Amino acid sequence: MNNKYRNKRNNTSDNFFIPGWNNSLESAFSAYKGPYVPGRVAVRHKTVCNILTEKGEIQAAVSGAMRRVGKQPVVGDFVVLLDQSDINSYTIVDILPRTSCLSRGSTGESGEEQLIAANIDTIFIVTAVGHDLNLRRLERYLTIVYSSGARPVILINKIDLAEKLSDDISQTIQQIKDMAGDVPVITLSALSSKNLEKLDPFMIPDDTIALIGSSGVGKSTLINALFGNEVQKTSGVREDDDKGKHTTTVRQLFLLPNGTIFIDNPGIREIQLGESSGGIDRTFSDIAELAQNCRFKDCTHRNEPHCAVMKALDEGLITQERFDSYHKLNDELAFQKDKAEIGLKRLEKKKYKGLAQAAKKYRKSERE
Ligand SMILES: Nc1nc2c(ncn2[C@@H]2O[C@H](COP(=O)(O)OP(=O)(O)OP(=O)(O)O)[C@@H](O)[C@H]2O)c(=O)[nH]1
Ligand SMILES: [Zn+2]
Repeated sequence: MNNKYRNKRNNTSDNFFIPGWNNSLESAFSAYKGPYVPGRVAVRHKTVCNILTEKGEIQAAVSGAMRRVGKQPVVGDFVVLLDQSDINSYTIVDILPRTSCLSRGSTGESGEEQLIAANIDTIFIVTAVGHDLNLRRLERYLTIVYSSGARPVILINKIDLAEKLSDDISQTIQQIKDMAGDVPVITLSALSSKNLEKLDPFMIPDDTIALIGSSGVGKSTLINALFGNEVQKTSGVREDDDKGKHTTTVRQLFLLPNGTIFIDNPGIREIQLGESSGGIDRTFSDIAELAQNCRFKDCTHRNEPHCAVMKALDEGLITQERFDSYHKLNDELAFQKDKAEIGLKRLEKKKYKGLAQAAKKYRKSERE
């Protein structure tokens, strides 16, 4: 069932639909009987979300029950809303199953991993000719994308700066292609629109795309080039913020005319390596494969005897840089995991302290 069909079924205006809605979401949603409607989170504020529904864009808060179990919707989520539009109120009561989940390493005190966005099909990892062109950085981003469940595509932007590709740059691009394996690597210029059409195969209607990459590599320029206008600048909408003041917010989920959906927000732009290690083995599939021949199942490939990875390093089958990068990312993940555990323990302690204080208060009130 496509969006259009859904609109017709619900006999609502053709202008409003839920970007990315599909059959499996429809069947997940069919479990809800009663005054419920589906929607997709376009912007997440502190206490409310902007949600695209078949009735247009609405704002809704998360239900108390969801908050108590720590369920928090993020941009891109498909949600179930309790529709009380007669009193001008919508409440998010559930999140429909996610197909992918982009998260960043813990930054909060609790040490828990923070979700940033959900249901992204393809992630453009954007880098640019110049100082950003770096294999190690790309391995990092690939690890993040693989652990999110989205499909990675590497874009090397600002190729106009290297019209006559120096040997250095061609060599680096070749190294990136070798490293990337099956991942498409596309060189382009967002500024001059060169090779922009090479992105066409990824612009699939109803698919959701996000861009990650360092500051200044040209993510906004690329989005503007694809949309043919300054979408990020012009689509700001004025609305009430949580404190009831008027602020200008920038749209974070927007659509190409063919129905491809883009998600762009600060959280995605500032992404760091998360704690999921699944992505490392896919980014370093060569090392993962070699590791199967290590003598010890739990070989750390540092100083164990009969380590196939160190042997490959000695034989020059993998470079020292890649070997070091692999260890560095693993160490970082281990560090973040430790931090998360310490954070959780601290949180437990805090909860316990709260309970102990409450008990003390209670005993005191009993005595009085
Ligand atoms: N020469 C050249 N310059 C480009 C190209 N794409 C972007 N730029 C320039 O690079 C600068 C940064 O581009 P942005 O699009 O703002 O970069 P960004 O990745 O969105 O940066 P953040 O918003 O900080 O994440 C701008 O001055 C752009 O004009 C390109 O293909 N070629
Ligand atoms: Zn080993």
